[in-house]
Amino acid sequence: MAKNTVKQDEKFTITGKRELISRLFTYMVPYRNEVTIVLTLMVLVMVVGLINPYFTRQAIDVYIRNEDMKGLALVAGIMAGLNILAMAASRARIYKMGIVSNKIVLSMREDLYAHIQKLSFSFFDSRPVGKILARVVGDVNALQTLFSNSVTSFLPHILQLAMVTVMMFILNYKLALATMAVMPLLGGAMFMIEAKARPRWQEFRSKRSNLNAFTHESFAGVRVIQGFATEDDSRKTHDSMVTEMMKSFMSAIFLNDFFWPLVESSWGIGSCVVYFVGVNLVFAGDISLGTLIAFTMYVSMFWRPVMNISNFYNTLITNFASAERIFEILDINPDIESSEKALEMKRINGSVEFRNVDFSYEDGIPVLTDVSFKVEAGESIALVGETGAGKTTIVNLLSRFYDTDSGDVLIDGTDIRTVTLESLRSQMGIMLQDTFLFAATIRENIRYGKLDAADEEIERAARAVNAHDFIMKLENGYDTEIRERGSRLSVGQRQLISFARALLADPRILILDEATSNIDTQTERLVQDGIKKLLKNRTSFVIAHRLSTIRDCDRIMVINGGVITESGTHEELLAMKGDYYSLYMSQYRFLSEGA
Ligand SMILES: Nc1ncnc2c1ncn2[C@@H]1O[C@H](COP(=O)(O)OP(=O)(O)OP(=O)(O)O)[C@@H](O)[C@H]1O
Repeated sequence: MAKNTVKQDEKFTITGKRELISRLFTYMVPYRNEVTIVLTLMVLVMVVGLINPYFTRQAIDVYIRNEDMKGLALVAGIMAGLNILAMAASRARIYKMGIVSNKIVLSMREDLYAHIQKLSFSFFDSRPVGKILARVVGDVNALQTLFSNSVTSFLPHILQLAMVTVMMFILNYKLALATMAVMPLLGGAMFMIEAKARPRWQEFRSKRSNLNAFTHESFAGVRVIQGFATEDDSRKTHDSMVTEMMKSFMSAIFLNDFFWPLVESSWGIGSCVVYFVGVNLVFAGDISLGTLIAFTMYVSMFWRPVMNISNFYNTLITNFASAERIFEILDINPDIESSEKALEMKRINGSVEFRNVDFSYEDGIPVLTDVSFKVEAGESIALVGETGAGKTTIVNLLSRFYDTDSGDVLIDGTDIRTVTLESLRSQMGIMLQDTFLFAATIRENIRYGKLDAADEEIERAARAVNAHDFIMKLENGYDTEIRERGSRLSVGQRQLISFARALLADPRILILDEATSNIDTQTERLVQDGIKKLLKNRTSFVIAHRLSTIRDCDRIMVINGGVITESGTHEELLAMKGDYYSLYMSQYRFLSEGA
């Protein structure tokens, strides 16, 4: 997947208009009943509008000319009644359409969210989170107007246009043709604007997405920015991105601004042509004055939908880019998914085997080469090696966050590609260095390990990993809100909570990327003790940074340059005087046994 960075515009392709519209249309299909009601209400309003001129002509040519006041009052009464009915229908239509367009956007947002959640790590590697957010939030919002306009403006106005056109031809075909004389010119001009405007709108959305990603990144990293006093630098980057976004917006809107004058002047020119032809026809005795007046009413009824359809077309052009950006994501298939024939993985014992595994994140840059090893169920393995050696990659493959390029990963002798992701991952506990806690209570954060756990189980898990005492000291105990990412807790406390969460999940295989943070000695002791309890009776892979953890593990595997070079106990490996010995001499030797 092509990589994209914060300041880099996303690449885009212009999708066929018809394809895009029909795809957007499919979102309306589930609401066809509601849409039908809306359209029926609109037709009612339209019919009333359409017969108004007929009544007017009747009133002028028949009742006023014959001074028939009774007849005139009757026509006026009927017209008033119908128009009140039309007003009520119009109100109901707006209300109903508001609900439908909101529901459509909601289902699109749900689809997108559910789809993105299934996407593989490689998708998230390929672009900043802020850009994904921009699509889920900003681009979907943009489509709401499009959907509500399409039903309230486009479909009814097309209908209205067709009906008015028929009425005009019935009334007088010469005047009808005169009205339409300017249409080809208007249509041509609009298509030209569209062709130029679409790439500009795409550019604007990309720039806005860049800004979103930058803002997201800089707020997430605000501690680093303030810590290094680089606020000015950040602000300058932000301002220049805002300027770029504004420029791209101005360039796109410049074209769209041509729409209104274009339609209005076509309306004006079209009306002049009608008057010119109409007056000549009246003088020639071809039509009555009432017919001309009635016709001029149709002329404005003809141009109003044209205006609205053009406006909709304008919105469409503006928002095509958003639709393209949403569909682009919906079209990405997860690299990693359960195969159709995948089976449920039964409760595992936890033996693991890597067989001749080759892997690279990016083509041509191998990270693991021909890695093979076997781990017995219940064995604890410390993975050690220089930074960038491939330790995290091994555990990423074991959890099937990525697939191997070649070779197999087996658990209890079963190739992990043949079982469902859910049944595989639900038996694994993964704890990363950067403990992720949600903005919720401590109880809810621990319960994440087992969603149906009772409060007692949660407490038992917390006690087992020594988290209970500090939790009870917080103002609301287990119900204390810990804010986003647990920012109100110390690093050690966050780790203890994540241990409780993992213990509650009771995975058969545990993956622990041990944090190297400097925490006070007392918490450190609690954390070490917590780790020991977690590792007990389960297969575990620890990317170890503490000498104490390394020694507590049953076996140490040394990774160097994407290859496992040594495997054995601390003493055995030291005696070999190989890679582990060098690592020990350069790194671990300086760490006290307790840290
Ligand atoms: N998502 C990724 N996309 C591209 N390359 C990656 C990605 N993740 C890791 N790498 C590269 O793969 C190599 C192995 O990385 P890995 O994270 O497995 O190392 P590690 O041994 O766990 O390092 P550390 O101890 O620093 O965490 C490194 O060269 C790294 O730059």
